[in-house]
Amino acid sequence: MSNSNRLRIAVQKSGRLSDDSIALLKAIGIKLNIRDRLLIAHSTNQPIDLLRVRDDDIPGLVMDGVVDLGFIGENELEEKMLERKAAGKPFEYEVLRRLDYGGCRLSIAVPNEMDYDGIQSLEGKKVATTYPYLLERYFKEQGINAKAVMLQGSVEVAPRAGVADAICDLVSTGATLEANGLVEKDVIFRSKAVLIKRADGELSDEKETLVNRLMPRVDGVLLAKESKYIMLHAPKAYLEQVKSLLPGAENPTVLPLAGNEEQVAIHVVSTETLFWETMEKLKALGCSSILVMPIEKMMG
Ligand SMILES: Nc1ncnc2c1ncn2[C@@H]1O[C@H](COP(=O)(O)OP(=O)(O)OP(=O)(O)O)[C@@H](O)[C@H]1O
Ligand SMILES: O=P(O)(O)OC[C@H]1O[C@H](OP(=O)(O)OP(=O)(O)O)[C@H](O)[C@@H]1O
Ligand SMILES: [Mg+2]
Repeated sequence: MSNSNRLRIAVQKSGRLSDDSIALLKAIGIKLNIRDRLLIAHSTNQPIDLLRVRDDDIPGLVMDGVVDLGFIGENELEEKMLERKAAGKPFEYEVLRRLDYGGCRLSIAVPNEMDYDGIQSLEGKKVATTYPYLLERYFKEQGINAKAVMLQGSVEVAPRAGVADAICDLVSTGATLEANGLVEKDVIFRSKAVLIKRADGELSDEKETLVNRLMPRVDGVLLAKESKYIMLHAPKAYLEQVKSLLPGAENPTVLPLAGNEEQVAIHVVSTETLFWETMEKLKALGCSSILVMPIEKMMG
C-alpha cells in the first residue's frame, strides 16, 4: 500500500456519520482536501489520508489493519464484530473515544395492530433486520426462539410485504416507525458514533505519536461543545445568591466594573445548560448583560 507511513482513517463516504466525522477532524486541526468523487482524501498539513467508504466496511478495514483509525456507529461495529467472530476472522479493535453524535437505538418494533405482550410474543415469528447477529444474540439472551430475516434496506416495510411479522431497526425520533404503522417495543442496543483504532499493535511509533497528540484535541473539542462561557453583571449585594444560581460555577472569575461600585462582572465556564428560567431568576436578582457564549476549543 502506498504511503504506509501516513495515518489512514476511514470515514463514511455519505450518510448520517459523514458530516460530523469530517467536522471533528477539521476541528482538531486536520486540513482536508475532499473531492466528492474520490475515495481517498489527503490531509494537506498532517501525514494523514482519509478513506471514504460505506460504513459497513469500516469495522473490517480497522480489524484487518487496512486502516489505522475509523469513525463508526457502535451498532455497525458490534454487528460486524459478531459476524467476523463467527466467521473466524480477526475481530479486535480498540475504542479511542465515544463521540457526541450518531445517537440512535436498535429496537424491535411491531405492527400497530399486533397483540404484543413482551418479547415472548415473538416466539416462532420472523423479524426483519439489517443486524441479524445483534438480534439473534438478544433472542438467545431472552430465551426466545425467533428467526432474524436479513434485509439490507427498507426493513420497515417487511411486515406489510409479508416478509416478516416484526422488525428490528434503528430508531432516533421514531418518525420512520410511525410513518409505517409500527410501534417500538424493546430497545436491544443503544448506539453512538465511536472513534476506533486497530488493536493488532502494528502502528508505527510515528503514527502512535500522532494519534497520542490528536486525542487531547478530540477531548478539547468534545468538552468545548458541551461547555458555555457565561458572563454577566451582578449586584455585589447578591453575589452569593447569583453564584448559587449559576450551574457548575464553583470558582467564578469576579471582576470590578469601572465606575460602578454597586456591580461586578462574573465570568464562568459551565458544562451545564443555563436555562431561560435561571436567566430570568438572575435578572430578578438585579443581574444584567447576561451572555451565554459557545466555546470553540478548550485545553486543561
Ligand atoms: N436516525 C438516526 N439518527 C442518528 N443516527 C443514526 C440514525 N440512523 C442511523 N444512525 C447512525 O448512523 C450510522 C449510519 O447510518 P446511515 O443511514 O448513513 O447508514 P447506511 O445507509 O448504512 O450508509 P452506507 O451507505 O455508508 O452503508 C448508523 O449505523 C447509525 O450508527
Ligand atoms: O427514528 P427516525 O428519526 O425516523 O430514524 C430512523 C431511520 O433513520 C435511519 O435511516 P436513514 O434516514 O439514515 O436512511 P437509510 O434508511 O437510507 O439509511 C434508520 O435506518 C431508520 O430508518
Ligand atoms: Mg451501511
